[in-house]
Amino acid sequence: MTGALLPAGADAVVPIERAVPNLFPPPGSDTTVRLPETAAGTFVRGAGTDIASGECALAAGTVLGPRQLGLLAALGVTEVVVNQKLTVLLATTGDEVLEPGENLAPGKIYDANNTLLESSMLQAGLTVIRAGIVKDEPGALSKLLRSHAAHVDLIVTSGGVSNGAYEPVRQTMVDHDVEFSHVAIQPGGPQGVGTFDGIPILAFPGNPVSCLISFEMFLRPLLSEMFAAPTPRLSLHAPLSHPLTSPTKKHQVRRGVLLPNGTVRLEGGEGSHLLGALARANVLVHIPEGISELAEGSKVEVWAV
Ligand SMILES: Nc1nc2c(c(=O)[nH]1)N[C@H]1C(S)=C(S)[C@@H](COP(=O)(O)OP(=O)(O)OC[C@H]3O[C@@H](n4cnc5c(N)ncnc54)[C@H](O)[C@@H]3O)O[C@H]1N2
Ligand code: MOO
Repeated sequence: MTGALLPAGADAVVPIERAVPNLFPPPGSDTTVRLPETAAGTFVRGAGTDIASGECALAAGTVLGPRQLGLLAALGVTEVVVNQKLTVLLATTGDEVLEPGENLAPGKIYDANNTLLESSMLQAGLTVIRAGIVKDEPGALSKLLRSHAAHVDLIVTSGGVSNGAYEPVRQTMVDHDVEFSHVAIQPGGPQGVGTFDGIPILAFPGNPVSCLISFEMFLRPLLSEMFAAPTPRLSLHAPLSHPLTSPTKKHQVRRGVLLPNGTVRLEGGEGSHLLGALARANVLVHIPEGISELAEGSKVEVWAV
């Protein structure tokens, strides 16, 4: 019986298949059973061979995924102290942006950003308040943010941060301590960071791939660093399956597919609207600033996504 205690006097287990005869005799029958030579300890699982008494089972700061929760259950632990989830308020801007499912008219586009960011944030262990789409009207963004402000730890917006005549996020933040600048990264260059009524705010660019890369490059690593969750992306170095060029003065984060032969192939072009290629990718590919071209076979850093 797998899992039973060893009877007193026994120090090993022999599977029935190796006994002669190799079937259990009927209970109460008088049968001689011959067993092969068996080393002490064979098929015996000693108490403490996985985790010894007094050993640390899970270090503080460990993300509790299925494997860690399974261990806690196996140890009979039903309660542990955890960090409280941060609550993020998510909003996107633009008169042209519609909720998916609405009737699409010429010049309109469905909101991909709130879904990209909300699902990324949920995966990263955050609580998300999805405030929706803010129209390009003066005061609309402030009103929406203030209506939720009491319940949030962080605000993340997308769109409305570049250099157009009317950029609602940038203009709303004029009266707040928010700095807008252009980071040497593509996509994800235009960025805003600061506080709105004292609440930390990150203002990501509107192009969908840019806003996801902004989350991956700026917010996700910060959460890992500050709260140990989510776990950092697994970083590998893989040879390119083809040559590439890259803007020398910027970090490039391209989308790629890590192939079964261990090489990485870029998926789609540089454009920050290419959501089909993003959906097909299984890695982000980092081409650092200062590099303008790479030959086939050059090793690049990739992050599994
Ligand atoms: N004169 C300049 N124009 C632009 C610059 C620049 O430096 N100077 N930078 C470009 C880059 S790079 C980016 S990225 C964008 C970022 O600007 P915004 O944050 O103001 O983005 P928007 O104009 O609001 O939107 C850009 C693009 O993305 C579409 N969009 C916006 N929100 C959503 C959404 N929720 N779901 C799907 N698509 C969305 C929007 O319709 C635009 O097509 O600025 C460039 N221009
Ligand atoms: O930097 Mo924008 O974020 O490329 O598309």
